Amino acid sequence: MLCANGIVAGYRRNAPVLDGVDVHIASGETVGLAGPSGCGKSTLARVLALLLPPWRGEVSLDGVAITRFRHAAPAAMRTRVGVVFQQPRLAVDPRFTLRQVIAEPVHAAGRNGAVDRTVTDLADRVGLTGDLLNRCGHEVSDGQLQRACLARALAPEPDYLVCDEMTAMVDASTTALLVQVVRSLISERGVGVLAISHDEELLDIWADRVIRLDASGS
Ligand SMILES: Nc1ncnc2c1ncn2[C@@H]1O[C@H](COP(=O)(O)OP(=O)(O)OP(=O)(O)O)[C@@H](O)[C@H]1O
Repeated sequence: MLCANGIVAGYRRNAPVLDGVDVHIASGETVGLAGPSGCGKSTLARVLALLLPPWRGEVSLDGVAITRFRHAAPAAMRTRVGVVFQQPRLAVDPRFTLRQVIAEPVHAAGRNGAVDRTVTDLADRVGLTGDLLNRCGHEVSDGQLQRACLARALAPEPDYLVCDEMTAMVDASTTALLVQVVRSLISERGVGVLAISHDEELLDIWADRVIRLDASGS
């Protein structure tokens, strides 16, 4: 279970964006997160992905508090929560080939012997075929780059995945493919998912249940 309990977080002193937020995601469950623009959905994604330490409250994984480690949480814990952001162009170096983008966490995990096969398997899973893997980020479409970002997030085999407006910049067919890839992980490995979107129709289809933040971040 990935749990956020009583999260208070923000960017400016005395102006919390999140003010006492609780979210619980079980293995194999997809929780949708909706709410008006600016209510703090992406902020909660950053807290859950250990990118932003909360001012108060705790994130725990299977009962083990992981926020107390701050940025120094052991890699084995950090890599259990994968994240895909809204804007793939802000998430990758445009000079990297898609192969390099996907391979980076495989190298980081020290699995150098299996890089080629792992990258090919992940690329197949998200529908990126040979030629595309050798193109740089600036030579592919937003949808193709987002597929690479999802493949990269899956490379460490996370137990939980935070999809922060993952489909906001892509067309309907890529949306369907990305959601299908995430769903297949749930049935194969029981991954738990937080699906953040302003598209409530999509969340109704995608998520098992939907929670809503209000404008005051609670
Ligand atoms: N890095 C930052 N520094 C300062 N303020 C920030 C930062 N990121 C977000 N904010 C502010 O925090 C508030 C919540 O932003 P956040 O991106 O979490 O909302 P959101 O619900 O994801 O919005 P949207 O649906 O528009 O993406 C906003 O007022 C935003 O301006």
